[in-house]
Amino acid sequence: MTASGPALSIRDLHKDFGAAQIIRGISLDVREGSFHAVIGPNGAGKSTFFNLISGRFAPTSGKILLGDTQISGMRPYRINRLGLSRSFQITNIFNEMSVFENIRCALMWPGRAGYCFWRRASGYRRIGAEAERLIEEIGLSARAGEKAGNLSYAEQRALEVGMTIAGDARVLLFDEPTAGMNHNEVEQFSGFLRKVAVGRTVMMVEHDMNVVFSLADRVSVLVYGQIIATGTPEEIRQDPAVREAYLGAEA
Ligand SMILES: Nc1ncnc2c1ncn2[C@@H]1O[C@H](COP(=O)(O)OP(=O)(O)OP(=O)(O)O)[C@@H](O)[C@H]1O
Repeated sequence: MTASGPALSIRDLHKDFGAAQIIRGISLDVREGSFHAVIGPNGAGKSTFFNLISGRFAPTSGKILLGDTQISGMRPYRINRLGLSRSFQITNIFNEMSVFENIRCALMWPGRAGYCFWRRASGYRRIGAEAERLIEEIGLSARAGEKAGNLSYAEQRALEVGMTIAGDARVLLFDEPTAGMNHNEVEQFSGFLRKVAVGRTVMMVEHDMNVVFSLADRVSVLVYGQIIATGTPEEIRQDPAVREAYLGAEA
C-alpha cells in the first residue's frame, strides 16, 4: 500500500449472473483512513459488490486493488491475509467458547499474524496478551471469561468485530452492522464502530441513514449496479439525482 494512494481501488467492475448484469461498471477509490458507506435501494447490488471485494465472487470483468496489489479473483483467505477483513454478523462466533477463547482462536487462524509463532510458549503468551488487548478495545474485558452464547446480541456483534480486526486487518468491510439492533443498541454500537474505525479504513453497507450520516465521511450511492454519486454525507444529501433515485423524502 502506498502512503498517499487509496486503500482500495475498484476499476470498471462488472458482475453478471447468467444474463443478469448485477454490477455494471463500478469505479471507486476508497481513501486510506476513511469511513466509506455504500447505500442504495434493495436489490441494487450492494451485497454482490461486497462479495466481489472480499473474494466470495469472482468479477466478470474489471479490477480490484488493495493498496497496490490486485486482489480481484483471489480466494477470500488470501485477500484476508493481505489485510482486508469482512464482518459476517455473528456467524463466526463459537457459542460454547469464552470471549477470550474466541478472540484467541481468531488470532491463531492460519495466515493471521500469530500463526507462525503460537506453538512456542512465548508465542502463546504473546497471543494471550494480544487477545486481552483486543478484548479491551472492543469493550468486553469484564466479559472475557463468559461463554459467547451468553452475551447480549450487541455484545456478540462487538465480539464478532473483534474477530474481524484480529490479525491487524487494515481494511474492514461491515455489512449492515446494526441490523437487528434496537434504538439504544444502535447508538451504542455506532459509537463502538467509530472507535474501531480509528486508524483503519472502513467500508460499510447500511440501510439505517442515521447510522450512515453519523459515521461515514464518504458515501457512495449504488443504484441498479452503478454508483450514481460519491461524496461527503452533506454532498450526498444535497445531490438531486440521489434524492430522486433513492433518498427521497428521507433526506
Ligand atoms: N448468486 C446469485 N445468482 C443470481 N442472482 C443473484 C445472486 N446474488 C444476487 N443476485 C441478484 O443480484 C441482485 C442484487 O442483489 P444484492 O443482494 O447484491 O442486492 P443488495 O443491494 O445487497 O440488496 P439488499 O439491500 O436487499 O440486501 C438481486 O436481483 C439478486 O437477486
